[in-house]
Amino acid sequence: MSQAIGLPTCWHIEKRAPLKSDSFIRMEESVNETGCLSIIVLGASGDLAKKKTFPALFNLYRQGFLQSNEVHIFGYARTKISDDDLRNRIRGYLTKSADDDEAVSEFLQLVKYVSGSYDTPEGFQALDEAIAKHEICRNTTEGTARRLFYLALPPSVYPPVCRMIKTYCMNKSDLGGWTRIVVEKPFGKDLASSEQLSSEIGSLFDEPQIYRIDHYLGKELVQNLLVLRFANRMFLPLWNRDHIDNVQIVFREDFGTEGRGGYFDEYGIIRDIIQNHLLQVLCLIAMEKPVSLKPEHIRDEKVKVLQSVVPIEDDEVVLGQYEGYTDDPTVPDNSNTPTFATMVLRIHNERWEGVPFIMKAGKAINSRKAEIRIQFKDVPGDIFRSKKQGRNEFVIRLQPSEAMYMKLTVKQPGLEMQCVQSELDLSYTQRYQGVVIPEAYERLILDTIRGDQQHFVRRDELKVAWEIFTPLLHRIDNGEVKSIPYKPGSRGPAEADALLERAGYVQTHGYIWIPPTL
Ligand SMILES: NC(=O)C1=CN([C@@H]2O[C@H](COP(=O)(O)OP(=O)(O)OC[C@H]3O[C@@H](n4cnc5c(N)ncnc54)[C@H](OP(=O)(O)O)[C@@H]3O)[C@@H](O)[C@H]2O)C=CC1
Ligand SMILES: O=C1O[C@H](COP(=O)(O)O)[C@@H](O)[C@H](O)[C@H]1O
Repeated sequence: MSQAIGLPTCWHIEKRAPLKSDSFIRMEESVNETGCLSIIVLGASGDLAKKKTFPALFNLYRQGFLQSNEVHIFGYARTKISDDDLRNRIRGYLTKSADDDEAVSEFLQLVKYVSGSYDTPEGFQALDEAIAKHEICRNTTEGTARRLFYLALPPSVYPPVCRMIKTYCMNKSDLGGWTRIVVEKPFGKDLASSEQLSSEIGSLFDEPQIYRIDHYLGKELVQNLLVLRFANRMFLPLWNRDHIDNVQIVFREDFGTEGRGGYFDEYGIIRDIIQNHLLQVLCLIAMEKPVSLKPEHIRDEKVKVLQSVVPIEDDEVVLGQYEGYTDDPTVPDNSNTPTFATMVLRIHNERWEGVPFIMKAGKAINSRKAEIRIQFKDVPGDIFRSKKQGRNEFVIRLQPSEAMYMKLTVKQPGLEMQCVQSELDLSYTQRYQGVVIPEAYERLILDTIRGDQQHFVRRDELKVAWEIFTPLLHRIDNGEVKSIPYKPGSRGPAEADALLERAGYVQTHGYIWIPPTL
C-alpha cells in the first residue's frame, strides 16, 4: 500500500559513517581524529564507570570508532585492584550478546588499571608513565597524542584531580594532539561551589578543553526535541500558554542507590537528576528558536529561558526518602537526603506565563521510565462533553521504548456517535525496525573525541541552573524542608499527586497507552 502512494516501504536510516561528524554542524576546522588516543576513566571502580562509561567505550570500539591500533583505556581510582580485577568487574556490563565475546576480549585487552589517590602526585605520575609508554609503543610523534580524561567521580574531588592532571598528565606538547577533560553533573553542590569549581578548573583548562557532560543531552528523543519543535509547522501555534495547560518532566527508577552512598547521599535527587537532566529537557521544551544550529546559538537560548524561571516556592515542593535508604552501609543512619522530589517550576515570559512545569524524579519507585507529558487545555464550547474523555496530551517517552504519542478523542468506530480516547503513535522499535539507537554516552564520548561541544553544558548555563535551585537546596540542607518516607516500589509520597492536582494536571482515568507490539 505504502508503495502505491510513493511512501517508503521501510524506513532506511543511514548507518553512522565512521569518524564523520553526524551533527548538523560541520566542524569548522578539521579535527585530529587519528593517531594515538588515551582515554583515562577516573573513578573506574564506580557505578557510572561500570554501567555507562566502559559500555559506551566498548560500543564505540565495536562500531569501529575506536581503533585497537590507536586507543588505550586506563582506569584510575583509589581501590587497589589489578588490571584483570577491573576487566572482570566491567565485563558483565559491556554487552548482553554472546556474539560479542571475541570483541569483548579484544576490548578488555586495551584496558589497564592504575591505582592512586586523587590528591597526591604518586598515582598521577604512575598514570602518566603508563600513558606515555602506550604512546611510545604506538610510535606516536611527540606531542601529537590525544589524551581524554573522563572524571566518573563525585564533583567534590574534581579540583585536586584537575590540578594533578594539569601538573603530571598533560599531552606533552601541542603539535596537533590535545588534552581534554570530561566532568560529570551535577558539577558542584550549589551556586557558590559550582562557581568555585568553574574558576578552579577554568584556571587549569581552556573552555574548549572542558566538556561538562549531561548524558540526557545525548539521548535520542532529547536530541529529537529541537527537530520536533522547529522543523514542524504544526507545533508552532500550539506551543505556548494559550493551548498548553501544564508540562510534566518525569524521571522514575525502580531501584535504589545501592552502594552509591559515597556520592548520592552528599547530593540527593535534586542535584542528581532535576538540576541537570530534567532542567536540560525543560530548556529544550521551553526555549525560543535559536538563530541557527550553531552550539553557541542553541546554548544562548537555553540560558535565556533559564533566566526567566522564577524562584521555587516551598509549597510547590514535595520531597521523599524511600524506606530502607539508610540501611545502605554507605549512607549515614540519620540522613535526610531526598530520593524523591516533585516540584513546580514557573517561567515568567510571554510564551509560558501561568504554565506549571512539573519536575518529578524518584528512586525505588514503581517503574523505570523518563518522559515528557504535555497536557493541553480543555476544549472550549465542548459539544461532545469530551472533557470526561480526558485532555489532549503529547507524550514523549525518553526511555524505555522510545516513543512519541498524542492522546486525542475520536469517534468510537461503529454505528453510535460515541467518543473514545485513542492516540497517534510513533514507537521507534516499530517504526525504525532494525535501527540501533545509540546510547547517550556513546554519542557524547564520540563528540568529545571529535571536539564537538554542542551537546555539552556551557559555564553560564550551569550558573543559571544553580541560581534556580540553590535557595531551595540550602533550605533542604538546613532541615527546613523534610523528606516524607515512602515505600519502595510505590508511586512515592501521596502528597506529590496532590501537588500535581493543585498545579492543574488532570488525570485521564481508564485510558492507558500500550506500546504497539511488532
Ligand atoms: N551512576 C550513574 O548511573 C551516573 C552517575 N553520574 C555521575 O557520575 C559521578 C560518579 O557517580 P557514581 O559512579 O555513581 O558514584 P560512585 O559512588 O560509584 O563513585 C565513583 C567512584 O568515585 C570514588 N568515590 C566515591 N565517593 C568518593 C568520595 N567521597 N571521595 C573520593 N572518591 C570517591 C570511588 O572510587 P575509589 O574509592 O575506588 O577511589 C567510586 O568508585 C557523579 O557525579 C554522578 O552524578 C552521571 C550519570 C549516571
Ligand atoms: O545521572 C544519573 O543518571 C542515572 C540515570 O541515567 P539513565 O540514562 O539510566 O536514565 C541515575 O541512575 C543516576 O543516579 C544519576 O547520577
